[in-house]
Amino acid sequence: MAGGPVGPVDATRVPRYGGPATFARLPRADEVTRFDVAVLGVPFDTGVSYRPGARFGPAHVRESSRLLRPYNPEVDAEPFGAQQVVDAGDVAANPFDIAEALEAVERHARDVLDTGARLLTVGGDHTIALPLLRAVAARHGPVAVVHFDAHLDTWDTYFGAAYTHGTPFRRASEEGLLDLEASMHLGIRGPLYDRGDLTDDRRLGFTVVTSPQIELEGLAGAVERLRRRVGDRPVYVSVDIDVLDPAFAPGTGTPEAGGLTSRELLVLLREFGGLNLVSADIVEVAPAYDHAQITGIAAAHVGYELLSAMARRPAPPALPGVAAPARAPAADEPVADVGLPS
Ligand SMILES: N=C(N)NCCCC(=O)O
Ligand SMILES: [Zn+2]
Ligand SMILES: [Zn+2]
Repeated sequence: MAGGPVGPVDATRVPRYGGPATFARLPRADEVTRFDVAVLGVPFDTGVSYRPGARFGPAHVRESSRLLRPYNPEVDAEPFGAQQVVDAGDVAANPFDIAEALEAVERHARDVLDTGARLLTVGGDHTIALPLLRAVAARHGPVAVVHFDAHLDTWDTYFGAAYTHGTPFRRASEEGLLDLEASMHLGIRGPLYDRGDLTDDRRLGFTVVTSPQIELEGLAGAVERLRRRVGDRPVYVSVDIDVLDPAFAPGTGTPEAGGLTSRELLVLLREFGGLNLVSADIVEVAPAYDHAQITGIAAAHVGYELLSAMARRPAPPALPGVAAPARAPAADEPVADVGLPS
């Protein structure tokens, strides 16, 4: 782009509490000619098993991201200067039809990935990880999934329903979207339904680093396990904000005591600058239970670290034979409130 990437509105000239709340006050997708990373909202929570409200997550995380600054000293990165990041608006996901909503998410994700850009998706409940992984695997093949969560999310069904926020990674494994040698959960804790949940989870391709393990072995131990498990394979990161302790993320639908601090999570995410990160999501922010934007701000910083990681290393190319031409959304397709550039 001539003159380099268009960054956030300059907070030294325009007060940061004014103007539209795009993520980090970045330009919208239709305000630039090309982009490297799209922040895409998915206001959808029809897949939840307990407290609803994650449909308001994208707007809350955007509003909570106004204070982010251009330079990340922890990793010496300029997440908005080294690459063009845009806010691509929200997917119009049908709240009454989960299958249709998941199709819409996959379609929008493919539209972004087909341009060669990476995705940082902001949910929405965890159900949306499935269509996102379908889109990512269509481009990169089966990927290592590094999943930060209190919950395994590899359960089978809820009330007979297969597509819920507790089941996306079982479906993804069944559909062949995961690298079974390289996927893992971090931050898992709390009561399960049955011992078999853990054996199922292993069979589906995951290893587990629990929250108490991170406390006992320290972050260095978790980092070591992460590096060993993932290596240089294409990796997709899914962050359920409930991986944080409710003290650090009260605004979520299925909170569990004994979680990570936001400091611990941010340290772990800084590792991905050295890994082969293909795309990422942040899910389960439910603002109705938030206070003082605690959860929203944590999620905004999670996004900032993931964008910083992307800035440090370019996106891997599509698998040979996979690169599809960019497709314009059909004229009658309900699209994000700000469109992708044509
Ligand atoms: N993905 C999240 N946040 N929670 C899943 C919990 C499913 C359950 O109610 O057992
Ligand atoms: Zn969870
Ligand atoms: Zn989850």
